[in-house]
Amino acid sequence: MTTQIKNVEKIFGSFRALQQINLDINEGEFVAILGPSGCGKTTLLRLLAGFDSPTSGEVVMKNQVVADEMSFLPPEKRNIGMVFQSFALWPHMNVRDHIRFPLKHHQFLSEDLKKGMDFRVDEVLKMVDMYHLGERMPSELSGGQKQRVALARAIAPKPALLLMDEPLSSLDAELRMSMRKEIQQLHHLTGASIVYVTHDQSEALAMADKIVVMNKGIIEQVGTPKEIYSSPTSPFVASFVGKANLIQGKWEGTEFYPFHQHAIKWDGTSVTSELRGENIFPARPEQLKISFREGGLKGVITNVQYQGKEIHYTVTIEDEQWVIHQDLDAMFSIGEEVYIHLKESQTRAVKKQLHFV
Ligand SMILES: Nc1ncnc2c1ncn2[C@@H]1O[C@H](COP(=O)(O)OP(=O)(O)OP(=O)(O)O)[C@@H](O)[C@H]1O
Repeated sequence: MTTQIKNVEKIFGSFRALQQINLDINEGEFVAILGPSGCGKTTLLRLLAGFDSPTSGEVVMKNQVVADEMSFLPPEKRNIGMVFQSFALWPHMNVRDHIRFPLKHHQFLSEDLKKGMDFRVDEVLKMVDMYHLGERMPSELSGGQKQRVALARAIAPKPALLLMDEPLSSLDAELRMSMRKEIQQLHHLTGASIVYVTHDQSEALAMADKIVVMNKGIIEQVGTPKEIYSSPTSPFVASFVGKANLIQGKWEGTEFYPFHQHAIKWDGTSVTSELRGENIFPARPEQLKISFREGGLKGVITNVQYQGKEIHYTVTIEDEQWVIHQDLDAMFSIGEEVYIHLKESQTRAVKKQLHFV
């Protein structure tokens, strides 16, 4: 089922929570809505679910307008499943009954599923590895098991569109990583379209086919994880997704002079024209190198964080603070004067201008 969001706006009182949102969710696609707190992710998901209606614009599912300024189809009349951060399990129902419930009440249930409800309950319980715990009550389950039940309940009636609102954020870090894989597997097994709201860029990069980056109620960029990470088209996407240092300077074609320093020239062939237009070079922490070798931008180490396999440095350069990740082969201390270079693969050294290189 293709779902389309066309020119959608949502206004609460005088606050514009969503502006001119246009988005297609294709059949079987895993779409992550990524953005910081308050950017409008949940509001957008609620419009898709039918918990709220747009102020203007329309939501179309399978060629049917399900919401616009005039009409509105409630959640139970949309062929969707939902998974929430809070699990939202019913305390009086055991695991098996949680899965059976939507099978009894979902309006779009196929004839096959209507005839084989018990078979389907067993099938999804096995999919989420909860078959052996079918008789347990929610109070007898761990956080990860509760979220598996919530996932099983959502996929049981085979909805065409699965909406997930930060489904892993109340789990601990290790469990989050393993549940990511389980959600990916469920996506492959069910073939459902998924809209997955998260503020965690690594979750979006790891799982999604398409990432929609939102900021202050607008869509900043839509693209594959690789496009979003490697070719951000706005300073916000570069800093939010790639944690890039937004370095000011002057562009001449595809060459960049950081802080307008003519002795230092960086190759910026991979930088998008949008960022060049803003006189910015987005340098991710791993693209920069700290050394005592002159010829780079001069700075001072102002913070050091040991991370095991690498070290995260904060370097102050002309009143700006850059974050740079280095491996362990060279160590620097707070207060040391250093030089920052773009890594060799990223740059063409300007040998004739820099006699010391
Ligand atoms: N019912 C409402 N009335 C007024 N303002 C609202 C309402 N619902 C949401 N907002 C505002 O709309 C903005 C977007 O909220 P939303 O919950 O969509 O953000 P979010 O990106 O999901 O954030 P988070 O990651 O913190 O959940 C926020 O500024 C919020 O305060």
